[in-house]
Amino acid sequence: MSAALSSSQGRPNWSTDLFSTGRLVEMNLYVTSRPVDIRSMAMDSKSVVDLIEASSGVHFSGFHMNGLVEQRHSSEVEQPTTSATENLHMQPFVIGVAGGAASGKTTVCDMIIQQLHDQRVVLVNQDSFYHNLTGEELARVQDYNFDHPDAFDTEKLLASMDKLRNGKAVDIPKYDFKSYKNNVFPPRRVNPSDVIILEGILIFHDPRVRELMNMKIFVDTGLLSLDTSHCKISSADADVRLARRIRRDTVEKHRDIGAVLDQYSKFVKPAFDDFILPTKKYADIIIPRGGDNHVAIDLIVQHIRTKLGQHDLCKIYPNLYVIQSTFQIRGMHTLIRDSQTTKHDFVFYADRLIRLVVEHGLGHLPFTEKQVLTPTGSVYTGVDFCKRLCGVSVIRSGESMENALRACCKGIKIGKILIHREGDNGQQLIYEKLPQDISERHVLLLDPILGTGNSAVQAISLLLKKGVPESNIIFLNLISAPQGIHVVCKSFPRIKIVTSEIEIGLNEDFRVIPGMGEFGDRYFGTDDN
Ligand SMILES: Nc1nc2c(ncn2[C@@H]2O[C@H](COP(=O)(O)OP(=O)(O)OP(=O)(O)O)[C@@H](O)[C@H]2O)c(=O)[nH]1
Ligand SMILES: O=P(O)(O)OC[C@H]1O[C@H](OP(=O)(O)OP(=O)(O)O)[C@H](O)[C@@H]1O
Ligand SMILES: O=c1cc[nH]c(=O)[nH]1
Repeated sequence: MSAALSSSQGRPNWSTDLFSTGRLVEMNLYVTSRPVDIRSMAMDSKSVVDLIEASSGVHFSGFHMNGLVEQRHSSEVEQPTTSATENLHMQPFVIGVAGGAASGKTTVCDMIIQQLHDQRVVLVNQDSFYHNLTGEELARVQDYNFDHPDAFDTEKLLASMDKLRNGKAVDIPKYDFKSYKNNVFPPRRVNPSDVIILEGILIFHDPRVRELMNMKIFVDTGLLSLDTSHCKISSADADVRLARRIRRDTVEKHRDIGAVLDQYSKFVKPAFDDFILPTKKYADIIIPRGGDNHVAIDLIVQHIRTKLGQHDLCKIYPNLYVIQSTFQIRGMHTLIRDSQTTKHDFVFYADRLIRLVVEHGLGHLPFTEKQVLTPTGSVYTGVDFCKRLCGVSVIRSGESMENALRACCKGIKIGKILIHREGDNGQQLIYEKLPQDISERHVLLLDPILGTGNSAVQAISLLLKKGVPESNIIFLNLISAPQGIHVVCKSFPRIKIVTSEIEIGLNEDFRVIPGMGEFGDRYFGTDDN
């Protein structure tokens, strides 16, 4: 694998695009980010395919990247299917809520659920997955460590989550804290939902469970020590949790106070220090004061709402932008996708859409503040356009986007790349002519179709080789297949993709479906019709 390939392993840190750390401190909400760079991991293209397949659920065959070809046969992996991408569409937003016992996790979860009232939300408690105690363990229940990771049937939890994520209902046991059994009450039928909240003291302990989560919240009770890097906790936190625990266990669970205190010093406190607190580092967000922290909960709910309103792939890849659809935009898509549309109309409506994508893409360039004096003598505070940019079109279809870019950016330089597709045998770079100082520019990469992502990977790899920083590239296209999005976003997590619609998938000929056929032929009039 070439050194150009980088990706963040597992799920991206969703919260960091919404919150800036500086503001969070003021709001008592702490955000951590842990990008994992796989550039240093010597990976071949097969490993990359495996990584992408594992995280996306989409299988690739005949996958090519950076000139390396790894042919994967249908006997090894499934052909790309629409059902794989449809499944991806249904993926729920999974929130993990961890924290010490009696830290306020339930309150936080309840508040999130209440505030998301018009969403389908289910709460899954780690408690439901306590192992049934054996007779021997029951006889010496005071010696049983309910705060140890081994107390939970994590395999069962994973199996239940797998079903829910695949759109199937599951029966989740109801644990009886009096009899220490999970089969006293009938199980709870949980239906697949938009949001799943996984709550429990050790819900961040197993990496496989953490991997399922799109957002990880750690609830702290008391005043948080400023030294969050070392996860130091003030004694106030432990005191509050102990006081709450005593009240809850004696009043609600009718337990003897002596037994509660015994269990606390023998198991609860050491397990907090040894197993729970060390998982705080995995949290995206740390909420001090638990359910009392309304600001933090409001922000979390806002963030979840934003993510739920987006296409599922935008939830996974924060740098993927789909322009806001309107009936006008749907109408333009309807026309350009219709196989009966004349060449004249195809070009007209494709141009209209391209212009929208280009304008949207320009909106992602950095800007500086600028004040001007209006004819009324007033000051208008606005912005100055970003300087030092250029376009790069992928010949030939990408050239259809040049006019729109020129119409928006007077005198913009436009480079060209020609990539030749050799059947199913990989992409080859044939020609390139780029501005000499391209490494100092923001690059708007133009190609109306993102299919397998092979062409885009070739084009982006070339730009990186020329010294363009990944974060300076904005890839503009009209339609994107999920397979291409996965490949590009996983390989180049810092580039931005702006598209007008995300497609269902690819057919067996690697053409986008529903798609619009051969874009270049239809736009430039070289098709048979
Ligand atoms: N509509 C729009 N125009 C922009 C934006 N950013 C830059 N432009 C315009 O694009 C044009 C080209 O950008 P420049 O940075 O001036 O040109 P350049 O490519 O650096 O050219 P040289 O000075 O020859 O190196 C200018 O007219 C900019 O005002 C934008 O975000 N939106
Ligand atoms: O993501 P991929 O699977 O690589 O497919 C996308 C490529 O296919 C199209 O070009 P095409 O090869 O049809 O050539 P053309 O533009 O010359 O018609 C499109 O313009 C992209 O460059
Ligand atoms: O569907 C597709 C895929 C690649 N290129 C196209 O023009 N159409």
